[in-house]
Amino acid sequence: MKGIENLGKILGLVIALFYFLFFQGNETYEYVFFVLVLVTVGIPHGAVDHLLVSPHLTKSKLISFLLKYIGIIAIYLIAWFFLPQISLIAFLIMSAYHFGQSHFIQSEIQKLKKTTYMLVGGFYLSIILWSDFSYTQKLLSSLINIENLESYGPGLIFFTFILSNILTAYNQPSRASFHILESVVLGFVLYHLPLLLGFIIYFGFWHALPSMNEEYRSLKKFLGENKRSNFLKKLMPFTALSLAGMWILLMLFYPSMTENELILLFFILISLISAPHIWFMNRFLESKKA
Ligand SMILES: CC1=C(/C=C/C(C)=C/C=C/C(C)=C/C=O)C(C)(C)CCC1
Repeated sequence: MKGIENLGKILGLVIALFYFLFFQGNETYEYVFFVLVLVTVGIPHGAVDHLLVSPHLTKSKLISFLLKYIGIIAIYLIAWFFLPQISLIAFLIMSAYHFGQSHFIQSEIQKLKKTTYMLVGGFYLSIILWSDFSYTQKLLSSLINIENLESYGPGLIFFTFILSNILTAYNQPSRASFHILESVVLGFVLYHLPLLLGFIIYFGFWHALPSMNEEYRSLKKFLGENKRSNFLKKLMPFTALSLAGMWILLMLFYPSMTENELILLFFILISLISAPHIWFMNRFLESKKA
């Protein structure tokens, strides 16, 4: 099913191309694709974490999984309340690692694995956040003032670009030119897109879809006859639960918050469900390679 990943990446580039050609500055275009990609691949890719622990979960194992999952969410929620800035930094570090990891789902990194993940994910994340810095700054303004970080962007992007490519080339010499080309082309596209569209294209098609594809590959033998439709059915419950939960919370705060505050709240909610997901996904991906 490598085909679906490539198809997703082409679709991501086509969405970007249409934006550049016909929809520059059109917020409706940005929001429509943000929601579409989030609902179809973004959220679902984290909805079978319980099955990655074990495809045939007993009731007691499911309960213990849920307790751990909810426990991590609860601790992180408390952290957001009392240490919001540290929680934000932790979110960005976890995300860089997690995003970088998904570039190497089907290949192995031998040397400086975690550093490579961090640098690859850090490169794409810094392009996304710094290329539309004034909007990133606005979204974060109720939490932290990042005004004086703007000038660090080009250096950070350059540093992570060079080092991530050196490390990937060192680990995978035969794929070096592919990684360099990908980081130049995708980096260029993300740099010219507005924040939310750049984020969702990268998140959906370079992270969520490849991760979901890997989940499908590893669960395939337990999915009976109609593998694809059974897999989709398995994605449904936790996808619906997460979307409904986020929707209710956003609606609850809607009357008292500005648009930017609601978007930030949305990302904080994403961070809460991402923290346990990143933990379980890391265990799943790394144990598969061991
Ligand atoms: C785009 C964006 C942000 C970062 C979002 C990140 C880092 C999301 C990570 C999601 C993950 C890791 C999902 C897991 O599967 C900020 C800085 C919060 C606010 C400005 C807009």
